[in-house]
Order: sequence, then C-alpha cells, then structure tokens
Amino acid sequence: MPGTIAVQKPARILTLSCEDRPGIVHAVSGVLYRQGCNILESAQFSDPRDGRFFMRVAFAAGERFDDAALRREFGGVAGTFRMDWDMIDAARPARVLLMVSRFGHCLNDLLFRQATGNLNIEIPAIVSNHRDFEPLAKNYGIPFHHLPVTAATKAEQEARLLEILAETEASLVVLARYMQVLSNDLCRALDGRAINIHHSFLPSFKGAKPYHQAYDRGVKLIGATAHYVTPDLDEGPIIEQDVARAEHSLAPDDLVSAGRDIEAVVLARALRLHIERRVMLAGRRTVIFR
Ligand SMILES: Nc1nc2c(c(=O)[nH]1)N[C@@H](CN(C=O)c1ccc(C(=O)N[C@@H](CCC(=O)O)C(=O)O)cc1)CN2
Repeated sequence: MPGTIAVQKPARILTLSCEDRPGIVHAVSGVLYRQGCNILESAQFSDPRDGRFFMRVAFAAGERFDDAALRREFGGVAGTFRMDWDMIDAARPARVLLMVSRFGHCLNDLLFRQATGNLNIEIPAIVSNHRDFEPLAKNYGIPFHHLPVTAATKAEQEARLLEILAETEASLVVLARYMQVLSNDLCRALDGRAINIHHSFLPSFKGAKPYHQAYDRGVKLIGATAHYVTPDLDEGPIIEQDVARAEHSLAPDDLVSAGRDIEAVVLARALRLHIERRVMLAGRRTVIFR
C-alpha cells in the first residue's frame, strides 16, 4: 500500500568473534549487501584488554536470498579473519529441555511464557529428580521424565538425561531450580548450552541455601543470577542478574518468597538473551548485546 513501510523481520542472526583489526565490519556488511540482505540490527564490541572483537547482526533476506550462497561467501570472509561464527534462522524456536527439583516457580513461569508466545521456544521435555511437577507437565501436554538420583546412581541418571537430550533434539538445557550438582563430564557435554538460575546475587552466597546465608549475613539486597553451568559450582559465566531490597524484618522464608519473582524474571530474561544470540562467551565472562 503506498506510503506504508513493510516492517522487515530478521531472517537470520549472525554472531562472530575474532581478533580485532580494521575492516571487519566493512567485510561483514559487504557480504550481506552483495547477498541482497538488509541489516536490521547490528552491535559490536572490541575488548581493549585482550583485543577480541565480538559482533551480532540481525538481517532481513532479500528477494533472491540464498542461504547456501550467503554461507559460502561469508565462509570466505570468516577464513580471512579467522572468525568463530554462527548463523541461525531467527524465526525458528529454540528447543529447550527444562530441569526442576522441588521449587516450581521458574518452571511454571517459563511454561506460561512459552504457551502465551512470550518466549520463542519449544519445550520437548521436562526432567526432574522428583515427581512434584508431573501434573503441571501433563497440564501443558509436555513429556515428563522422573529421573531420581543418588551419589551411587548419578552416572546412570546423567547418561539417561543425555539420551533424552538427543531424543528430543533439544539445543539447550535450563536448570529451573534443579538442585543437584552436575558432574564434570556432563558439564563438558553441555558446555555453553546449559543455563542455571542461582538464587543469590553471585558471587555472594553460593551453594544450596543462599537465602539463609543472606539472612545470617544481614544483607540489604538479595538477588538472583542466571549463568552458564560449569563444573565449578555457581562459577559459570553470568548472563543476567537482578536484586531486590531485603529489610531486617524479613525472615529467611520471607527472603525465599521475595526471591521467587526475581529468580523467574532473571531466568526468563537470560533465556531470551541466549535464544536471540545476544550472549557471547568471552572466557569466564560474557558480552551481552541487549
Ligand atoms: N556443575 C554444576 N552443577 C550445578 C550448578 C552449577 O553451577 N554447576 N548449579 C546448580 C544449582 N545450584 C545453585 O544454583 C545448586 C544446586 C545444588 C546444590 C547442592 O549442594 N546440592 C546437593 C543436594 C541438595 C538436595 O538434594 O537438595 C548435592 O548435590 O549434593 C548447590 C547449588 C545445579 N547444578
């Protein structure tokens, strides 16, 4: 219709990192231009400390868009600059396997966000070491896998988890208050594709009972931290954090209640940032293109 601008939606999201040097942006945008694409959103960061360059580009496809041709031409540029790069279909929902133990507020929040279209994900399965949320999974029509675990059965339990991951073709695991420590082997198998919500403002109060630690310390702020899972407990690269005030009058259980909302919001934000490829790993740190 004359006078109306067709709102272009991103067809692809390109992320890349390489050693910083002049000409990277020119080379990247040149390929996209020659392939008939239109850049809709672009962000970059040059880390002055280690000279690493990070970039995220969301672009619309032109009439004569050819994914293979784009990847071929971009591969040439990537080789020249020795880039680590990836390109995803922006519209394709990420397949996310959710894990939970006995606290269901983060699980419930993510299920509702998915069901109402607030998060562009598919949830092929829910895994838990308890049966508490089996009815909730059933309500959403999502397969529920009860995988109890003890120190003696951890290797077998984790092997079954990896089977479910493969069977469901999930690209991401979210520990939505899953309260078991994953083994080093499992963490390596899930490297960069497992996100945990920790119920404290890290690095304070690691471990299983942060609200009680916070109460005992008498802090005035409590918080939550979403991070990638690594073998070192609660040490993974941080994706998102938030805080809320903690008055002296609040008992540990009040802090637990106050923390639930922060945990759910921080985890949902972190998941959105991850699936939109707005998070880039930089060693123990992250670069976030909001
Ligand atoms: N390898 C990792 N595994 C897990 C991480 C992580 O960062 N690396 N995060 C945790 C979640 N978590 C805190 O956010 C956490 C969970 C459990 C414990 C813990 O000490 N669990 C005890 C058992 C507790 C119980 O049965 O209720 C244990 O495993 O012995 C600490 C922190 C998820 N896994």
